[in-house]
Amino acid sequence: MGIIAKQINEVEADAAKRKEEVIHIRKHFWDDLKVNMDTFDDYLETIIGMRQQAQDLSVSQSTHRHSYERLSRLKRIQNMPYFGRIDFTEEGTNQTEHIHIGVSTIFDETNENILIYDWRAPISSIYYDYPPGPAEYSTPEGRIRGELEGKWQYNIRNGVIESMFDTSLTIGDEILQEVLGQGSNKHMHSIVATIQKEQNKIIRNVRGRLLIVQGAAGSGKTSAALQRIAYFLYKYRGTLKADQILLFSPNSMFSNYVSHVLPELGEENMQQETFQDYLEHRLGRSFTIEDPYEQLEYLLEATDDPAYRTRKASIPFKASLNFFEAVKRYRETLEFTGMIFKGLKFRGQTIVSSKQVTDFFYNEHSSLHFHNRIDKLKEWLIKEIDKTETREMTKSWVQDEIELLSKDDLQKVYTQLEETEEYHGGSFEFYEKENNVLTRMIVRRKLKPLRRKVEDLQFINMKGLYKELFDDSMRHKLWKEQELPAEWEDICSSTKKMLEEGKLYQEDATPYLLLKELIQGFHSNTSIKHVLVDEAQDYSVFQFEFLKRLFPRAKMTVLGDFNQAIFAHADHYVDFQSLTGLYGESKTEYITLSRSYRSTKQIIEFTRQLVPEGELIEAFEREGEKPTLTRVSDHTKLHEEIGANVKSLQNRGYHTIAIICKSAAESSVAYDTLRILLPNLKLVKKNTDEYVQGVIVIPAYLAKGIEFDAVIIYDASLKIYGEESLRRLFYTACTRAMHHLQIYSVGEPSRFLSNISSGEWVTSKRSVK
Ligand SMILES: Nc1ncnc2c1ncn2[C@@H]1O[C@H](COP(=O)(O)OP(=O)(O)OP(=O)(O)O)[C@@H](O)[C@H]1O
Repeated sequence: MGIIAKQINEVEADAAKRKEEVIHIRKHFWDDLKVNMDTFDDYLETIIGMRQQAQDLSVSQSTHRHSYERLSRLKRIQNMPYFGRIDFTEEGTNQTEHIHIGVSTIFDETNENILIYDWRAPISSIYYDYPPGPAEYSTPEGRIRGELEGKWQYNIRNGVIESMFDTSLTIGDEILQEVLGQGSNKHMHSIVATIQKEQNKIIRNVRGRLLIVQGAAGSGKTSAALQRIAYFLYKYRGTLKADQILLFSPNSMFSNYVSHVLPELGEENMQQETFQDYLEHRLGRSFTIEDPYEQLEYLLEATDDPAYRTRKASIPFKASLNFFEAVKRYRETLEFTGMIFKGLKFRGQTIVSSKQVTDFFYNEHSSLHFHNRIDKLKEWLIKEIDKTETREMTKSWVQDEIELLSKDDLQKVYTQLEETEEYHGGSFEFYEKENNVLTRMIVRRKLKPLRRKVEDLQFINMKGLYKELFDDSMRHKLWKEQELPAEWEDICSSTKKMLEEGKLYQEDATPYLLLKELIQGFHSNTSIKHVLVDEAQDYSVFQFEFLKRLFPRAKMTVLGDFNQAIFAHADHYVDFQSLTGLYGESKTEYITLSRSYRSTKQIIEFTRQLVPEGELIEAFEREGEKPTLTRVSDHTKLHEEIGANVKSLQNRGYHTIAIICKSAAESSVAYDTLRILLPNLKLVKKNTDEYVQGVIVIPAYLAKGIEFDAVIIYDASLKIYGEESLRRLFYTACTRAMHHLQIYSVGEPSRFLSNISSGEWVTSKRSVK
């Protein structure tokens, strides 16, 4: 610690000196420069001098930035310079090295020897991967083997070693216990001091093109994803920048929640985006797009009428592999017939009719590939617009418009002509030319929107083409009868109706965009090198196919949990098997995380009974109280109980308490009554940007990915959670609890609770401590 303090003093002095240097150069930039432009040589000398000064300034600025960054790194680690130590004897030597591991590398005063190794350094992997005994790690030069003699973990606070553990068998269960036992915070924290072996595999895996992680709720998927980003930034430093990494997150509150991890590790944040943002960006101008939460809310709250049943059948169907294949087949059939084009019109007159466009597309250049034919078509249409331009210039409407031109426009043209030497104002020739220029300007201006339409391929009637997918004429061409849901006809008519109204259902948005790209050519972003998709169980095959094409140069990491697949398209059993097809088996790696860290052992033993194969989920040994089910007779009692319970939880020191409801509608009703009892209560809505601490009411689907000290399930009655399809939503809600889980039920509890063995929880009729 003394060395770090000393280094801080030195770097502080150096940074101050550099800063002064920069200020000095800026202040006296012109003083030291002789500006003389008399002769060409003087001019050259002045330019060279200026360049020299600018170069000096830039060097000073970069040295200052460097010292400043070093200073912030030293200050950041000053309180906890390292958290682990390994003693390692490399094969072929008999010298045991004592390796301290921390958040960043620290050199000694000579700047030659490493005092503390960065947790991402190759040798540090031994710390996470091996118990004492033979151990090895990879370096760019190959595998290094040796003997791990011992392993320790330190608990250092404010620069003072508070405790130290010999963690020969597992990494710091004691420290992990302590970390996990702490209260939740406004933001997620880094886990580098206690990364577990299976998590380390995810963080350091660089082999495949696609890494798929299936992990139980709370198993550290998001944490592993973020430390993986930090690992990439270390391993590929020099070639990879933070803005070349993109994390797809479920919503902006989640983005905010995870935004502190990388800065805590001394790295810049990656880019974050939601899939919905992307859809809005691409289709938002043509349609009003329903967002995924609106879709879910509709399904959670709508009554069981025919429209609801149609929608419920339509959503999983439109996200299915069958539909995906059908869209691709449909695009192939368009090679030969079926394209729908819009004709071009100018001032009410047809330039090219839609039939002429269709004929050109199918009859001219028919040997070319589909996209080349589209290009040819575009060229032809542009030529037709050129011809129209020439024709229109002689028309009388143009002269009428010239009369109406503003003074500014006329002045612009006049100046333009004056600047061209061959014209001399005042001559007859000049006026003639002036009129020509004005004529062209008017016609071009008027034709500009049409040209843009052609450039943007808007002459392809995309809406019509997508609608055609749902036309009766396509039924036998695209689908085998048994593939279609019973509600197919209703699905077709409701989809067409929405499109006509300029609206896109959430389930149509990606298929629509995919069809558009299959026809018009794919947009791609080649600058992104890594894409990470969190909560991946909520993405359909369409969306993954899309991401693959959108980021052709990127490696992909996909993290999710089937048991938390809450969106309606995941109505049936979901797995990530279909993803293997994206890049092929040889380029795909698959890792499973089965141990859950978020919740106490008692909460996990309870929640894992809510889902199939839950017995595979392991609990981390952290003791707490058993979850409680309290059955109350009515809502008045419910609110009284919750009010009293929240106060008691606050008295016990819990900072984040979430009252989780099934939907936004239920949340808003609960909030309206509960806020009278709990004045500081906050309601979280889908557009809430910041993860708010304190007591909140939140719909289960928005709580996904985040966690709370205590969770109160507002009403787990059979009436609210009656349908089997809500099981995963219910599981997701319960697994948000870190230390305390309290479930209420107004009347008979949901069947989800009936299979849970009585030893795992406490039931009470209406009692709260
Ligand atoms: N190795 C670890 N050391 C310390 N804390 C950990 C570790 N792994 C996970 N955690 C903690 O467990 C909690 C859950 O982690 P995280 O949110 O990453 O899990 P998840 O798998 O993404 O969960 P979910 O699927 O439920 O959203 C977080 O508080 C995280 O800090």
